Amino acid sequence: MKSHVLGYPRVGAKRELKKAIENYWGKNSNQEALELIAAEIRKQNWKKQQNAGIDFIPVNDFSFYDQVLDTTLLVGAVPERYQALLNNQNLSELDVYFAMARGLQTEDYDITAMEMTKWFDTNYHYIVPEFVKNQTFKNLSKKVINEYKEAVALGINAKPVLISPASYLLLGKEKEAGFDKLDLLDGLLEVYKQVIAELENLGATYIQIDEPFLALNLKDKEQFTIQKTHQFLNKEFPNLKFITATYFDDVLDNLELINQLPGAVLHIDLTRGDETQLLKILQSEFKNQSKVLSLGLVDGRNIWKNDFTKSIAQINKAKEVLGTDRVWVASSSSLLHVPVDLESEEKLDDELKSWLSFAAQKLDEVVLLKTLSTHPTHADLLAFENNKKDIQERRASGRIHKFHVKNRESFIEDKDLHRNSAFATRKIIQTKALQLPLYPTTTIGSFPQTPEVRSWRAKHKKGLISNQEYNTLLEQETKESIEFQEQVGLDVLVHGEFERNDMVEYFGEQLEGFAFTQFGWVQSYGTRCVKPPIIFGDVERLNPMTLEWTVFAQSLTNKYVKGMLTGPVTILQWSFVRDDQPRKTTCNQIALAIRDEVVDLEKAGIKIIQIDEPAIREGLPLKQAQWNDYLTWAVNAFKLSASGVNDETQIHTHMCYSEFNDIIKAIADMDADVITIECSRSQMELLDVFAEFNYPNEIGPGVYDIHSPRVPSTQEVVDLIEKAEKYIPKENIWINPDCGLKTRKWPETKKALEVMVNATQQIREKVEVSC
Ligand SMILES: CN1c2c(nc(N)[nH]c2=O)NC[C@@H]1CNc1ccc(C(=O)N[C@@H](CCC(=O)N[C@@H](CCC(=O)N[C@@H](CCC(=O)O)C(=O)O)C(=O)O)C(=O)O)cc1
Ligand SMILES: N[C@@H](CCS)C(=O)O
Ligand SMILES: [Zn+2]
Repeated sequence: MKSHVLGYPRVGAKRELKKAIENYWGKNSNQEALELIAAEIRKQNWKKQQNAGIDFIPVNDFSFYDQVLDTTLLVGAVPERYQALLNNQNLSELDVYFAMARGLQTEDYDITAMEMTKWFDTNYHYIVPEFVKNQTFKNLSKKVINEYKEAVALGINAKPVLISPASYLLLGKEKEAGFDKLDLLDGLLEVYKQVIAELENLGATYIQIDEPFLALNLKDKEQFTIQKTHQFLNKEFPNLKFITATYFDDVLDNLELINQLPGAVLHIDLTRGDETQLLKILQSEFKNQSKVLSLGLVDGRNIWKNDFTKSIAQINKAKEVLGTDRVWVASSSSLLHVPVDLESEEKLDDELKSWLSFAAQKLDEVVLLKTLSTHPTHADLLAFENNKKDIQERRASGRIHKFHVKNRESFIEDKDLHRNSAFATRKIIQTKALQLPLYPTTTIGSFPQTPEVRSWRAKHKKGLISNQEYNTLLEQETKESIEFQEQVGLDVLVHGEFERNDMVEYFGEQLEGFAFTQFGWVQSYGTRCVKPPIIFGDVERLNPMTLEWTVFAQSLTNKYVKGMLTGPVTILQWSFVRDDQPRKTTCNQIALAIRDEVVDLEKAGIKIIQIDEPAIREGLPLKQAQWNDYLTWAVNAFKLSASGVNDETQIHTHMCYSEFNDIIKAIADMDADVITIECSRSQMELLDVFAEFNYPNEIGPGVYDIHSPRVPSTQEVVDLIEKAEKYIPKENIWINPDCGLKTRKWPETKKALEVMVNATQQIREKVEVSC
């Protein structure tokens, strides 16, 4: 029996990599300094795993931005618009890599970034490969080779990790019509052959080939592509042992295919999907083969301590059928999605800590599960006893269960999920009550989180400034933002969210049943990280969470200030969620807390309230058969949070990073009076489905991209609004940016909003003339 993990977090325990990369971007350091820090992080990660006793240690799981973008460089799939950069002597391969991730705007270049999208159902984002009809591949980057050599030189039993050619193609996008990306496989396989041959020459024995699509529903051609990939690799390299790694769901839909695949090891995720997965694999043809089964028992997506009793029972089942040598113990997926080290946390109490396990602790769990299933020492057995005790104590803890919260959740009725009147009636009432102009202008909520604002919060947290000083500074910032919004001429204002560290963590910090960490950083995209709160118990709102700031902002202006809340599904999706009750129940508890906040905002005179749900699509299960069930409870949770108010109160929702084609009915069922969406990059094409569906409620299609500092021209925005008018009746159109402005700087924000308001004014004038 062997142990391994599929990947390890690369941000560093204190986000050292983030800081080093941002210093490099800011020209405060050079590539050599950045490479040194990166090498040190890799070394520490490998040594940590080696010291823990992990048998096969992943290499090439490190990345300066994203592992899919690394693969794009590996196979030389650099889109045409960056080709000139590769020939520029002043730019290194790393600079081109960062340009692909972030775009490049200098005196000489103005090149857009590659698209970024969600990595399956996680909060991690990858850079989408772009393919053209005459796409060619050639090995460009030596990253995996160099990192393999580096690991071997440090005495590490290195297991190179590569994204499978099949999954790589499936993750990408055809950028022109007339071909099928899967037909590019042969060319790609040749590059992999060259790279893997080099790894074999250097002494690699096991190679992990990530094939996450095996956990999804696959079409015939997709299955064929996967099959061809593995047949090719195993035929070309008969002496190498390939680990086919799947994760994030069960593989039962593809079991027949899996059993036909060659390879030394199959890795499955046993923390997600159908609970009968293991049994079904053990009963299948798999048992008659010689392949090893790697059991993904230690959760790579959540932070709860592993229940050893349960895991050992599963290991024993596998051992009974396959024998000890054909069973490995592993993390369910890469540990990229969990924080680095629980030991760094100084403020979590001991009881809570005894329930948790971060990446470093998960290494010990993997190793312990192996030793407990083979030759346990006295210390191992003692650790097992402690584990049983911790699991038992968590189950029984009085901190988790609140009868009145459970009771309230269990009495949710259908009437709680509906506004008093249908949208058509509400629209008449709200139009009369709010008296907004045609094409009302607004923003999505956050204004720039400047280094000063963040530093005030840091000082406040450290006790270096008092509550009063901190609040005064934030009040001043809010006041300036209201003044700016009035002066630029926006119709519906926001307070700016300056008091929030993150749109989820902020709520987690104020709700009962949540815990939050000091250093629990998880990479979201590039150098951007989040600290997902931990939902450990029944969720309850003891006090209003946003009321003071909203009411304060409203007191500064006669215009409407939108109340700004994060929705229940997004709070659930972007937190570490308790595993002892259905997600639906936890989501409803959060929805009730948000509902109370919505009602309090209304009582305090706030007329427009936005409940952000950017993660509703991301929460879709990977298998389509489960979509309906999820969408029903997710939409109901949103409606529960939104329906406690009178018809006059206008409820907005906001979604970014979403495609709506296959979920438009659910979006309409949410019945928000106004939905604002990210639209500018798709040049309003996202609206197609809203038009086709005859979406009845109001829509604010984003009219400029907030992910770039670029200020749009007035004409560009006018053109986009006119395009939107082709899809939506003008009485239903709102004008707003794609998303919040927290990652932007003030100068570009001010200019862009000025442009947005001017463009709207031009459109209004045209309408007046035509009337
Ligand atoms: C909309 N998005 C979000 C997602 N998930 C969320 N949970 N939140 C989101 O907003 N998923 C999809 C997208 C992803 N987008 C983003 C966008 C931006 C960020 C981001 O900017 N992250 C920041 C961290 C934000 C934060 O929590 N800041 C804290 C300060 C933390 C800090 O720097 N502390 C210092 C200590 C300072 C000191 O002591 O001097 C430290 O720890 O070293 C705050 O404002 O208080 C980032 O920096 O990455 C993320 C996702
Ligand atoms: N209200 C949030 C939504 C982000 S998706 C913001 O403006 O940042
Ligand atoms: Zn957004």
